[in-house]
Amino acid sequence: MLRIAVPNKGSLSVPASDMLREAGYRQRRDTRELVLADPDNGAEFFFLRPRDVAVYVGSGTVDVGITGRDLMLDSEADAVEHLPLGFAASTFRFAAPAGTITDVEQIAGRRVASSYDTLVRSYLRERGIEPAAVVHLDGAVESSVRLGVADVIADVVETGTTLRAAGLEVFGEPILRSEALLIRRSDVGEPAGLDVLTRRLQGVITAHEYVLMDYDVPIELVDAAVAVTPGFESPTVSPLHNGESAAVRSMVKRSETNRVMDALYEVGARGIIVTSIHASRL
Ligand SMILES: Nc1ncnc2c1ncn2[C@@H]1O[C@H](COP(=O)(O)OP(=O)(O)OP(=O)(O)O)[C@@H](O)[C@H]1O
Ligand SMILES: O=P(O)(O)OC[C@H]1O[C@H](OP(=O)(O)OP(=O)(O)O)[C@H](O)[C@@H]1O
Ligand SMILES: [Mg+2]
Repeated sequence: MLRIAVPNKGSLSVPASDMLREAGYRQRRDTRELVLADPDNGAEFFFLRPRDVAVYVGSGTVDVGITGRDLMLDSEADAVEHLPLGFAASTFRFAAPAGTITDVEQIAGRRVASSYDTLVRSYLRERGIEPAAVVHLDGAVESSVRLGVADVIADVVETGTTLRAAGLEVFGEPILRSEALLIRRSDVGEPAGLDVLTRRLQGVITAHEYVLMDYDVPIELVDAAVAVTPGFESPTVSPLHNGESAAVRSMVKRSETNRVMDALYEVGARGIIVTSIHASRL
């Protein structure tokens, strides 16, 4: 039975469970459930605090887990990335009141507040920058400067709305780019059943990331059209009954759907139809 840790709260919790459900696994109905067995799929789920997921994985008490790259690195757990999951994308950045600090070097002698203080300490240490203090806060870090416990913050930034509302501005390069990951323990072989979980999750990612595109095109234009939609391996090309055209089916990145349809139309394709992919195994 593969033991899988899943965040029980916070921004990772719902998308992580949704993804597992889409991959065919049972997920809890009640947010107070802590453990859920799914014997039909050879899996057992443990709902844990997002911050603790990497700690359990690193200690070997669960086989794999879903967490953020930032949380995994901050925990310093004995865990490695196994598969990026493509949600909860964010950057982890320094910020300060607009116009006060413009360079990471200027953090020297100043107080930095963060929920990811281990990450911050090691980032500054590697650059030989000595802050006056690194203050650990559990959340709402953006308020710490206004409330006088820090001069600088290091926090998760997605749209920047929270920073702006607090009168803060980012400076320096992002400390890291984070997203949700499936993680496993480092330095041990892959646990039994991880290959199936991985393929299932990859199938969900592909189904979200790609669409199926069908179109008709005159036979002499098939090569030009296929150059626009090369697909993963090679598109399916079937002859139409009229003997003059072919029907083509190919996978296309969802984000490029309209650009590709425009290009196909230009080439001479017609009857272009786009369908969502319900599930996939490549
Ligand atoms: N606005 C956001 N956009 C994208 N990812 C985010 C955002 N906020 C937090 N995350 C990611 O979620 C993870 C943090 O998990 P956590 O449970 O602390 O989320 P949270 O929403 O901050 O929850 P909490 O309410 O407990 O503070 C990190 O990997 C972080 O990068
Ligand atoms: O750039 P934005 O789109 O504004 O998103 C970033 C904010 O989202 C998260 O906060 P959360 O709501 O989890 O509150 P927290 O500070 O209590 O963790 C994160 O900690 C930032 O504060
Ligand atoms: Mg938070």
